Amino acid sequence: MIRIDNLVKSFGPSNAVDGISFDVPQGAFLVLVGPSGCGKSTMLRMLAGLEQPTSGTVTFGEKVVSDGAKGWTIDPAQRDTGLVFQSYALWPHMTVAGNVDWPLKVAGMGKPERQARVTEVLKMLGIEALAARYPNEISGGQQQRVAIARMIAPRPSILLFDEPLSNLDAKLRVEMRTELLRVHRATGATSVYVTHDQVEAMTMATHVAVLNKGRVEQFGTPEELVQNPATAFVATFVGTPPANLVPISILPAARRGGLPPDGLAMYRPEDIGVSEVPDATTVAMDFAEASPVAGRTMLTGISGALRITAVVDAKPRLTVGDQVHFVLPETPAALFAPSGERLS
Ligand SMILES: Nc1ncnc2c1ncn2[C@@H]1O[C@H](COP(=O)(O)OP(=O)(O)OP(=O)(O)O)[C@@H](O)[C@H]1O
Repeated sequence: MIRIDNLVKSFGPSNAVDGISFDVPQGAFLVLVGPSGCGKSTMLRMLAGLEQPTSGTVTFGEKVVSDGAKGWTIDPAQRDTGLVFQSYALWPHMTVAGNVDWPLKVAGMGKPERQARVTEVLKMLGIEALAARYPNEISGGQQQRVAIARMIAPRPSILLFDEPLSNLDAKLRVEMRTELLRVHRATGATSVYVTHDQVEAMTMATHVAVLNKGRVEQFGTPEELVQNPATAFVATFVGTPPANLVPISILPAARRGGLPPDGLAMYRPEDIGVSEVPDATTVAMDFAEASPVAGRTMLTGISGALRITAVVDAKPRLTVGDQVHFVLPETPAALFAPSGERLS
């Protein structure tokens, strides 16, 4: 288990991580997700022991590995963690097998045992045929597999990933997601994975922490986040496509009854319809785009800074510049205060 307790990291006057607490069960796959600058990498670096917390503690199992108030942190090499970065950081002068062997050698493992382990992890990642090649003789995707093989070779009980797939093309990224999860399960380790890509988060995680400005907006399973977003930020950040937040002030009168006039109403894209003509339940917007998704059509309208996205069965005959009339369901799926706090 990983326990994060009231963790703070300041750089000068600002807190990159501003009082984060959560527990990650053994064997879980936790994804830290959030926009650029929200503190994801700083969190991961504190877990890896590369950054000293300003205050708060990090505990692995029963052992406190960083304590901000006491000003100490256990060395990265002594924390039983493995780390993979976005840049693969392979040693260019070593072969693939050499790269994977190196941490085992440093750990003082005997040669026959090392050879067996290197072969085993190269096979696990499907790259045993590349053992004698150098990093500049293999593709980006293969280099990422080597970096993962090197990380898991010493059998760390915590695997840390910092945007490991963001340099790969879209197709390879999808394949590597599955691959990474297979490796995670095979090792039985607890993984913490940083990404700004909510799709990656929602497809890979057993647990997700949505970060915003150094704080956790919500911690839960992917299903909990989509079904029951705790804040307006989470509501518009997760889901494919994410939910719509519409100011109640612009709702048609027939949909406004009983709602707080300054609040925000959440509607799921699949609950919104489209009408050819306006009526008392529709909102008119400028048609912006339509794209096919799994046999249905995803349709977006804009009006100033507001966007509404609906997923509908039939593709309406609309061109850019037309008005689109969105039919809103009778009651919103959730209500938020202007501050983003969930009201109901
Ligand atoms: N060494 C540092 N010195 C000063 N400020 C820093 C340092 N490292 C991070 N920060 C600041 O802390 C905040 C959080 O940075 P962090 O890299 O953790 O965000 P992130 O969520 O990982 O962002 P990204 O997705 O863009 O990588 C940012 O405002 C960043 O500028």
